Amino acid sequence: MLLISNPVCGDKSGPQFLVEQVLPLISSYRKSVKVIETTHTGHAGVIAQEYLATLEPESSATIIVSGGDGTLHEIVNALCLPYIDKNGVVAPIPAVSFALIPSGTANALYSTLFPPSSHATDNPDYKLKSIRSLMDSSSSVPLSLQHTVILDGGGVMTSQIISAVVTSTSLHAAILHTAEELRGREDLPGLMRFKAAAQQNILNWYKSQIMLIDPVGGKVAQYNPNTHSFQSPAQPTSSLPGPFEYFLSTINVDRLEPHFQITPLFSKLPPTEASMDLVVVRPNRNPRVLSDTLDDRTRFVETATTVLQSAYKEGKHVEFRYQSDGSCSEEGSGEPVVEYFRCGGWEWTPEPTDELAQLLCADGAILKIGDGGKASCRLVTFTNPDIQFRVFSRRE
Ligand SMILES: Nc1ncnc2c1ncn2[C@@H]1O[C@H](COP(=O)(O)OP(=O)(O)OP(=O)(O)O)[C@@H](O)[C@H]1O
Repeated sequence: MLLISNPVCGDKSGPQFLVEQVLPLISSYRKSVKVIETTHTGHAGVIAQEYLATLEPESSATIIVSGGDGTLHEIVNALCLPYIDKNGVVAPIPAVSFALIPSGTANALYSTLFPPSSHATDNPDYKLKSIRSLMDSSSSVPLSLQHTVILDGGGVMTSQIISAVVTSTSLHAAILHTAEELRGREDLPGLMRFKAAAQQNILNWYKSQIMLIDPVGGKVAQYNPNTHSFQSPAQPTSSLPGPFEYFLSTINVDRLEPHFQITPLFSKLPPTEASMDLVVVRPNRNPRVLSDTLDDRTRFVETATTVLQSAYKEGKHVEFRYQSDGSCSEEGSGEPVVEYFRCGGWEWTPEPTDELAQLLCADGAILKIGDGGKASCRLVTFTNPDIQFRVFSRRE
C-alpha cells in the first residue's frame, strides 16, 4: 500500500495528522504502508506512476492520498492521460482504489462521500472515515472522470485534461484563476480567498455558445423545479447561446466545499446512467435584464449572488423560479433561474473577442482556449469496464 502525502495543501497540517492519527490507525490493523511526501507540483502523479509501474498489468493497487482535490487530480491525470485516446477511452491500466484523507482546502470529493453534519470537518474521526473504510475492506464507489480536449480554430487538439470533480468556465473558472493569484495572502486564509475572488469577478459575463452531448444510451435531461424531476430539455440543447454567468459540470460530487452544494441533485436524484451534472446561469433569462449594459450587469449581481448563496443552503438554488420583478423564489411557476442539465458531455465555443470566456477550470487547474478554439468535455470510458478507479466510501 502506498500513501502519497501533499505537505503544503490546506492548512499544511496533513503530515502531523498522518503521524498522530493515520499511521497509528493503520498499525493497529497490523498493516503497513509506504509514505511518500510530494516535493513539488506534479510530483503526486509521478509517485503514483512509479508505483503502478512496479505492478503487473491489469493487477490492482491501493493508494491513500493525503491532500485535496488537486492532489487526486494530478494522480488521475498522470495515470490516465498517457493511455487515453481523443474520444476519452482509456486502454487497460491497473485498477486503483483510493482512500482519501481530506488535508486540502475544499475537499469536494471527500465531503460528498462523507457529508459533514454540524460537527467540525477537522474532527479526527471525520477525517479518518475513508481510511477506516479501507481498513475494514468495506464499500467503495467507482470514480467517474471527465476528459476535456481544447481544440484550436482548425480543430487540432492543443491540450487535454482529466477532471475527477469539476470542469467549468465563466464565473467559476474566473474565481479559481483569481484565487490562485491570491494564494499565500495571509489576510485571506482558507476559503476566504475564494470569496474575495468571487467579489472581483461577479460583474463579468462570458460570451460563448454551448452544445450538450447525450449520455451513452440516453438523452440530455433537464431538471424541472415544478415537477422536481428530470425531463426533456425546455429548448434544443444542440446550440444554447450566451452570454453566461455560470457554467459548471461536476461528476462524483454534489458540492465543491463541505457546504456549497452546487449540483445537489447528484445526491438527491442520483443518476441512473453514466452522466455529468451541469449547472448553467444565463443572465438574459432574467425578465428584468433587457440587454448587456452596466445597469443590467449590476442588476444581475443580485441574481448571481442569490444563486451562489443558496447553494450553501442545501442547494436550494435549483428550485428557484423567476418572479415578474426579476427576483428569485421557490414559489410560482416562472422560468427556472438555474438551468440544471444531466448529460454525457458538452462543447463550449467562446466568442474570439471574449478573453475571459476562454478560461477553463479542471479541478482547479486553469487552461486557456485560444482565439477561435473550443473546449469539448466528455465522460471517460475504460476499454475494460472491470478496471476502473474506486474510492473507499463507507458511510456510518
Ligand atoms: N511539495 C509541494 N510544494 C508545492 N506545491 C505542491 C507540493 N506538493 C503538491 N503541491 C501542489 O499543491 C497544490 C494544492 O494541492 P490540493 O489542491 O490538493 O490542495 P488544496 O488546494 O489546499 O485543496 P482543494 O483542492 O481540496 O481545495 C497542487 O496543485 C499540487 O500541485
